[in-house]
Amino acid sequence: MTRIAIMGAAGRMGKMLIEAVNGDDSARLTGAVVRPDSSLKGADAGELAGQGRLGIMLCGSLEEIVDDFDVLIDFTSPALTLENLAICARHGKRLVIGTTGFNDEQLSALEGYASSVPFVFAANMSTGVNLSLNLLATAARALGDAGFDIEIIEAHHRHKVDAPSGTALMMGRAVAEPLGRDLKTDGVYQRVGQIGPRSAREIGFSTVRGGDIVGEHTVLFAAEGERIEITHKASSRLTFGRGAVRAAHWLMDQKAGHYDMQDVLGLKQALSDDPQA
Ligand SMILES: NC(=O)C1=CN([C@@H]2O[C@H](COP(=O)(O)OP(=O)(O)OC[C@H]3O[C@@H](n4cnc5c(N)ncnc54)[C@H](OP(=O)(O)O)[C@@H]3O)[C@@H](O)[C@H]2O)C=CC1
Ligand SMILES: O=C(O)C1=N[C@H](C(=O)O)C[C@H](O)C1
Repeated sequence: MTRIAIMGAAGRMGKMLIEAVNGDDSARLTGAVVRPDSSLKGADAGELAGQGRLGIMLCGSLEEIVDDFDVLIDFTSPALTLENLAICARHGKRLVIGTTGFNDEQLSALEGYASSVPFVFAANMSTGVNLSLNLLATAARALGDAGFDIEIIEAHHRHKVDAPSGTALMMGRAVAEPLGRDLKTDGVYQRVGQIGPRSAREIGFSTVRGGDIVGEHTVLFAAEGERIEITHKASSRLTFGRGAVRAAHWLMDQKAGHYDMQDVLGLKQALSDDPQA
């Protein structure tokens, strides 16, 4: 039985994570954390997530419940996730991190915990997106230097605060790496005015925000006369929640290190078996 605590339990993903843990016979919700000043403190986590009473009270601090869980699942904000990594490092806990929007400095701080904390960090916990990374690398290898321009288009709900999405950036790296390109120099995040013709190397990102879109990503390989589009559409956040719970179980057998969802799903092995790789 994996004992799981959820950080940011009142958030869109927080509630989905409570549902995902509750729906998994091998997992048990043993903690749920909201803001220290939240009016929800003391309420039942299951009731908050529409799961009925689970007997787990929402609390305002991770330190309060740190002895009660094996794995913390954290889909919140970069600053809070880094604070939680520090607490988990001190108490020998594992983490599944779904938070996106880290800057370079925050990413290197996160990396610093790889020697002391077993954690899975992935901008997207769905099986489909993680499989598509392999498809994208294969397509990029075949097409990227053969006259195909690469563009990435992502769409999300109106509440999303970071752009481009973590998934779009992850897909960008999946196509850039096999082509020897770097998103720092080849990524184009904005086009406006007299921008001139497109260069062959650039990887363009376009962001759509509106309504309740759960998460849609398309990588477009466009040549003269034809184009290929690889698209993933998430229709329920439960997909991310179930992926995170799967990662939590997997982490129970891992030593300290920074892992991703491709490790959890065994897709790195599949990639290295690819004769094209
Ligand atoms: N990896 C994946 O598969 C997925 C990742 N995500 C990512 O997960 C993150 C959360 O998304 P979402 O659930 O939609 O966002 P929400 O804003 O709905 O949820 C975030 C939660 O974290 C809490 N929180 C944030 N900062 C703090 C803080 N400093 N102290 C205490 N609580 C804090 C918020 O509290 P409050 O409401 O009080 O502000 C909120 O409850 C985003 O980075 C998103 O991109 C989302 C879906 C899938
Ligand atoms: O904020 C979201 O909602 C999502 N964020 C993740 C991202 O930034 O890629 C994953 C998913 O697309 C939903």
